[in-house]
Amino acid sequence: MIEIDAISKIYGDQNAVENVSLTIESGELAAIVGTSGSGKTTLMRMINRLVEPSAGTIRIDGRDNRDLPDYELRRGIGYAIQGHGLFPHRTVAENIATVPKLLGWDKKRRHDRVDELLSLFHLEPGQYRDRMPFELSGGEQQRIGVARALAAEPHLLLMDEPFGALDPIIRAKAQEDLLDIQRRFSTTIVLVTHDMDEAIMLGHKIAVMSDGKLLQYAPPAEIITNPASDFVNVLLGTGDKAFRMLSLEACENLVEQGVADGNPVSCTASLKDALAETLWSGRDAVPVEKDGVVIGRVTREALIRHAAEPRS
Ligand SMILES: Nc1ncnc2c1ncn2[C@@H]1O[C@H](COP(=O)(O)OP(=O)(O)OP(=O)(O)O)[C@@H](O)[C@H]1O
Repeated sequence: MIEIDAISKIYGDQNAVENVSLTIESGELAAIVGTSGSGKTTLMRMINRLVEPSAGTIRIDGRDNRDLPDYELRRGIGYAIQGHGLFPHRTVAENIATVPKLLGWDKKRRHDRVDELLSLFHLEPGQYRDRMPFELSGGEQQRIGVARALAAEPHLLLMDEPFGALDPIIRAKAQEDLLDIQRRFSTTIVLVTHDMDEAIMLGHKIAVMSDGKLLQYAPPAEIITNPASDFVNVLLGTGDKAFRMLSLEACENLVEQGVADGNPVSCTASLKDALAETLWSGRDAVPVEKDGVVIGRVTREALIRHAAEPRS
């Protein structure tokens, strides 16, 4: 069990995480969702003390994490990040066996564990164990990254957008694999994601963050039926009918005159993608381009209005 008690992290004059309290039960998966810069990663990294809190306490199975030795935090807690962070000059097997080796597992036990994990992730051990990371596809590298985080059978696994770079088909497969592992080993998992659909699919509980604050922490069904604020409702929208409608229409249907900062979206991108872009990048509007030329903008307000009344 992880008990996060009134935790804050201040950088300069900015509250990256502000007075967050929540409890993650053993064997449960908690998904932390929120827009870019809302404090998700900072919150998660305070669990294994990659980030030191400015105030508050985190207890892991009843023990203050400041009393846990570094090796226990780093080796006892699995950690998987987007972009996987594999060691480029080590083979797949060596990468996966990194922590078991540090823990002094003998060769046979390491070998068996590597093969077990490769099989679990549907990678034929004979074909994959001696490959180098550059000889793998992005999706395979990502799965090896998660396998490495699981290698020493951690009770606790921290995952920061581990499936972010995967295409939708591989991503769905990786999500199923994770659920399977979670059920099989009763691993407690904290997963940071931008994607509310992913949080709903995987989370026993979802923590919704905005501007460093925890807006709601509840099971998916409660978040859906009883969102704590309009903001949670908007984040939730990605799964519902109005947003599915948005996903069927292109940006050029809603483009208007005017300027907007930042990277443009294509006029052929869906309205749903444009809305996601405004939300995740924290912009009120995004430029729209056609054949490399900016032809106007779409605003978040217009997108939300359109989502509410798609046929207006
Ligand atoms: N080391 C740091 N020094 C100063 N500010 C930081 C540092 N790390 C994070 N921040 C700031 O704290 C806020 C929260 O960052 P954090 O990475 O936790 O957000 P996030 O929700 O994980 O965002 P994203 O989804 O974009 O990764 C941001 O405004 C960020 O700029």
